[in-house]
Amino acid sequence: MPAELSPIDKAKFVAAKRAVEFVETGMKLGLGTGSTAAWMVRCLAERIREEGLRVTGVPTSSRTAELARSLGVPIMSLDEAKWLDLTIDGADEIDPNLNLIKGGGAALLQEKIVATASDQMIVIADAAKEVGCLGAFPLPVEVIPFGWQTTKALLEETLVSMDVLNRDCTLRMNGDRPLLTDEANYIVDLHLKRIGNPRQLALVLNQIPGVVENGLFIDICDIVVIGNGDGRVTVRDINAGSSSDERVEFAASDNIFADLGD
Ligand SMILES: O=C[C@H](O)[C@H](O)[C@H](O)COP(=O)(O)O
Repeated sequence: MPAELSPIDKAKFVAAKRAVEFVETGMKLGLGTGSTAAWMVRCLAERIREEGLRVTGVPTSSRTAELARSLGVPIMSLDEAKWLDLTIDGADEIDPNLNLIKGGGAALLQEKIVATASDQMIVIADAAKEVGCLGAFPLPVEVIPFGWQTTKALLEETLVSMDVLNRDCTLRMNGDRPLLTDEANYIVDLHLKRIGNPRQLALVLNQIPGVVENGLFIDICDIVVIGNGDGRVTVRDINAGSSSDERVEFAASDNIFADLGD
């Protein structure tokens, strides 16, 4: 492990390394998106190289597809795979019921489709992502570009009708243009601060014409692996009702850092 890795990257690395231990040969895997999921792809590539693990991945974004290809992780489309054994992905917030906010990297739509098409979803994260209540992280909502201002106004009206106190909604930008998702849609971020009833909000948001999907993942995540910069990880399984504290070695071959450059 290079000395220059920050504590946060070490935390993401150990969470990813532990989660990849759940992978068995022959599995079809959903490959998440984001900086934590990128560590998972690197750890997976290392097991493929070192142990001859045989797996096929379904990437949840063009970025993850590119990384997987560059590291020699075999990939296929979801339509080819049809159903997956396991998805491993990051998250922006995780509550005590393992409900999530996702989409900080604008990949929530493919991520939700892939995770929902999996027998199991494991979320990997550093400890800062654990919260008592979702909502401090702005909730991403993917909307189609046609009539997006009307959709945004409807979103705001809906939040008023739900008595949500903070309902500031902003279009996510990429420089001076709206950010485009892999599906060529826009993202509206809802700055809610606190989401009292995430289940209800997730259902209501998806009823609004123009909304494609929202970043609330309710009852989708089965296991969370939380990493810390000193190598400690906590594995929490919501179905088994279990939680275990473990330690993961930082050791990895130098190959694992190949795509990071110098
Ligand atoms: O759209 C992006 C995804 O939902 C990411 O998994 C999420 O934003 C977490 O990303 P990171 O691991 O970079 O914090």
